[in-house]
Amino acid sequence: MTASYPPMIVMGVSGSGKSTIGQALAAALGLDFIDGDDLHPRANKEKMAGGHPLNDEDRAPWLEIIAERIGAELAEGNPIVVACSALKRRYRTQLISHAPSVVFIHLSGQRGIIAERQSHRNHEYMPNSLLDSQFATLEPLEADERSIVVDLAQTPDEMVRFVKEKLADFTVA
Ligand SMILES: Nc1ncnc2c1ncn2[C@@H]1O[C@H](COP(=O)(O)OP(=O)(O)O)[C@@H](O)[C@H]1O
Ligand SMILES: O=C(O)[C@H](O)[C@@H](O)[C@H](O)[C@H](O)COP(=O)(O)O
Repeated sequence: MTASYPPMIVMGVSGSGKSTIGQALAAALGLDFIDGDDLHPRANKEKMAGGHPLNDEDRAPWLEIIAERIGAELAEGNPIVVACSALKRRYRTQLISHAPSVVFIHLSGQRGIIAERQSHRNHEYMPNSLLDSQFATLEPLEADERSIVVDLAQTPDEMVRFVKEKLADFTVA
């Protein structure tokens, strides 16, 4: 029998490992992966590249694109794994508006570990200087949100294994 999974949003601040872990998780589960970074309107990318953090108005249309995509894929029987920062509670409410069964997977950990990893990567548009504003904006998951918190200090393999175990606790849409 093929296992069924809920849609998943791998969330966290810039550099927390969303793209890396999201891809690995999707591959391990046999699901499609979408990187929210690729769905930003051009103006958002330009703003971040210029060293300015996005505000609520900037993020709203981007979040809607992602929410609609998750819902459309699920309606086709295709739960997907999406990488998206999902920093505020209200963003997460918008993100699950087309698919309430979404499970958030928060890659959580110390700023120092993330800053060190960021120093070794080249991002298309995101400067490392925005990490502080990402942490300042982040609202932790609340008890009523369908979610798994993962320690980002682990290796990708360890993180994927942990999530796979925890997923057994969640119902599917
Ligand atoms: N668990 C991990 N252990 C070591 N390095 C990691 C881990 N997860 C991600 N990285 C590295 O950290 C950097 C940021 O990861 P990335 O997936 O781009 O994060 P995000 O998508 O959240 O911005 C990349 O260079 C990536 O290779
Ligand atoms: O909501 C935001 O402020 C952005 O989405 C931001 O959180 C995201 O991190 C950028 O798209 C950079 O991409 P990385 O997350 O891959 O660094």
